[in-house]
Amino acid sequence: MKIETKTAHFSSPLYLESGRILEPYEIAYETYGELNEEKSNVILVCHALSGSHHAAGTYEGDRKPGWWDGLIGDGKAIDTTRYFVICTNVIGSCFGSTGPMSESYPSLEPYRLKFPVVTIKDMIRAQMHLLSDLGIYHVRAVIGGSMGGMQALQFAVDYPNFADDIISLAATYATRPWTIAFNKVAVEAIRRDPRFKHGNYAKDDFKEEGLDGLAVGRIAGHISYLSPDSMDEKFGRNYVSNDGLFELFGRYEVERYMEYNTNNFSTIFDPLSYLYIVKAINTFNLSRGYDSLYDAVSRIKARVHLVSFSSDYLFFPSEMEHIAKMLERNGQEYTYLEVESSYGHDAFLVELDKFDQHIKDVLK
Ligand SMILES: CC(=O)SCCNC(=O)CCNC(=O)[C@H](O)C(C)(C)COP(=O)(O)OP(=O)(O)OC[C@H]1O[C@@H](n2cnc3c(N)ncnc32)[C@H](O)[C@@H]1OP(=O)(O)O
Ligand SMILES: N[C@@H](CCO)C(=O)O
Repeated sequence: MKIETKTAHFSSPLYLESGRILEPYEIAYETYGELNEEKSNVILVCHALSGSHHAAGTYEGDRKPGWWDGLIGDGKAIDTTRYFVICTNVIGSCFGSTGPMSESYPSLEPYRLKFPVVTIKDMIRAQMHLLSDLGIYHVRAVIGGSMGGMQALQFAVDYPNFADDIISLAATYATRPWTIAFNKVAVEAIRRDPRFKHGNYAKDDFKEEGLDGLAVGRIAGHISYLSPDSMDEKFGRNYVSNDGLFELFGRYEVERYMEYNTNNFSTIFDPLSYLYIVKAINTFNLSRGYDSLYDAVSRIKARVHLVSFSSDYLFFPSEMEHIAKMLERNGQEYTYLEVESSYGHDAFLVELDKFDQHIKDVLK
């Protein structure tokens, strides 16, 4: 599969929920498969907090493929022999779309903390502009997990005629204080790190040695993506063989794992983008702008498919069930699947074999 990142430039204003305007702005995206003549075979894939538009295929020289490569490709659940798949990098992120370290106009200086707060609604409005630009006004499906699942639900409510099917995995109808509290660890750790310099760091300050605050904050995040059982299975109480048990900083395997993953992460992800995207997740509330959640949900015309994971401690299955109950009460078309898994929240990225057939069935 040939992969190419494209960037769309917009000189028209993006009106944000906050009342502020983003202008101009760019959206980085990738596509897989072929668009048919009627433009009726489009599937929009939405990424989560730290994801990007690179959802499938492997770049030359890369060790790993895109984050949902197991699901997207020829003959896979999101079959690129049938569908034209689009995945965009959300605004606010750091992988090519306009974000806090992008040049602001007319100064050409990075926005930094002057970047406006963006919301899930803003992220999807930007994607609608891209799709209109491509001459696509209706899609077969929108699918995403975690923050991607929030976007899918927001598409369903804000643009009722846009998609035939909405598939939302490991998400919620409104971010609960439990999740906001996990995010708070990252926010405070980043803000209080002297190398963050109130957002006035240089672009490549963290390429070699990531920001400690982001690495530490990400530990809290990473814990919330796993589960007690998956940690038992992955690490047990194993101790790193060369570390002494009675050395103060000797490590259990789980500690080494957290260090490795979060230190790596802090060299890849921009701290300001992390703050802005976490803010978008925290402010997610499907009912904002409507009379109630019930009012918001009753606008939906698409078939809605909700997938939760039994061990998700970030967005609990009961939260997806709550949406399902509203759809049921309203006589709307929906399916609800709770996948049995011990992995935790990130099962939507890892245990694809547990739900890929379901996605295939939905898209049939
Ligand atoms: C959602 C989106 O849109 S995309 C964002 C996806 N990325 C993330 O979420 C970033 C956080 N990463 C993760 O949560 C996980 O790595 C996942 C979900 C991507 C993959 O999970 P798994 O397939 O279960 O991989 P696992 O967590 O076991 O391994 C991750 C890394 O830790 C390493 N590792 C595993 N065990 C240990 C250990 N005991 N000590 C140190 N390192 C370890 C692995 O070798 C692997 O290294 P690599 O990334 O260099 O290959
Ligand atoms: N682990 C995923 C999901 C978080 O919600 C990410 O970092 O994007």
